[in-house]
Amino acid sequence: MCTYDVIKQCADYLLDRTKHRPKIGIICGSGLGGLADQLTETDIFPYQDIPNFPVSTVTKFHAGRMVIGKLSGLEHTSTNRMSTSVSEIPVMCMQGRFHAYEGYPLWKCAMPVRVMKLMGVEKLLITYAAGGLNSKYNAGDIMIIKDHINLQGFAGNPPLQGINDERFGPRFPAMDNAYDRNLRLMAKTVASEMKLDNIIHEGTYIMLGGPSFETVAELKMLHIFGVDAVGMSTVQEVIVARHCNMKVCAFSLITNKCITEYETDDMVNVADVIGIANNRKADMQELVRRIAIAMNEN
Ligand SMILES: O=P(O)(O)O[C@H]1O[C@H](CO)[C@@H](O)[C@H]1O
Ligand SMILES: Nc1nc2[nH]cnc2c(=O)[nH]1
Repeated sequence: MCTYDVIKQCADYLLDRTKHRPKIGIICGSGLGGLADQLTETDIFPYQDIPNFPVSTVTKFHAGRMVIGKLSGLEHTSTNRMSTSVSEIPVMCMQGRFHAYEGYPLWKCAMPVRVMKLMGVEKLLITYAAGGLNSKYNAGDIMIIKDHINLQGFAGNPPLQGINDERFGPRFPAMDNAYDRNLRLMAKTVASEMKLDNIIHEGTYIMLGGPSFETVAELKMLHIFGVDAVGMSTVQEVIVARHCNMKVCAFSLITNKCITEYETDDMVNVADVIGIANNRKADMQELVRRIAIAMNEN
């Protein structure tokens, strides 16, 4: 486990080298790191330069940099959302995350969330690529997570394993409303304003260890569990964020339909995942940008 002091060292390293004091953190999923490139007045920290920080090994999809800067957009200055002004808010973006299949324990995958917390971040926006198991979902759709299934926790491998440090949060944190109700509502409103209603869903996410994609039998089982989207990340970040009382909003980009029939030659492959991420990244980035600005108001 990383001690409080080690996490604080990382946070202090970043705070000493940036003038920004972000209250919003963003974790960019596979192929979705472009949002960080839209920030201005950036301070950029390759993960390998941050003391005790993990490093990205899937660098083709995850640049492996912490980008701290200003995000600009229209801010609604009245409660009826009629009057707007241009605003700039400080955010910190992880341009790339860590996965269990890279060999990292779950607490280490989620350790950057605690670094964000000690830097003053209060709200976390998460994006990631996932397979659509719900038969109504198509490649290119977006799912707001309503709830997750912590399968690793079922198996005795939770991200909060080990001695609890109360300075982060309680030994037994609740996971009700893990995906903040108000933020979900706001996300749906913003998606409607962007005329994305036909591709937006709300559903249940499950994280599997990967890196192999699922078998048909596994997907049939997950369908019975009520899972709508399947991925290889996010759940540990959310649990660690909720443990330290951050508010969370998370979006899947559905990069492929999960294959639940044997009689087909279709196969999931990572090139399709990245291809769809590239096709949809402009919408996804705009959605996250607008939600971050709206989150700053609320
Ligand atoms: O969850 P993110 O980081 O977006 O990555 C997703 O994309 C990769 C390939 O499918 C897997 O790592 C999967 O979890
Ligand atoms: N586990 C898993 N992760 C994904 N990431 C993108 N697509 C998928 C998928 O079908 N399964």
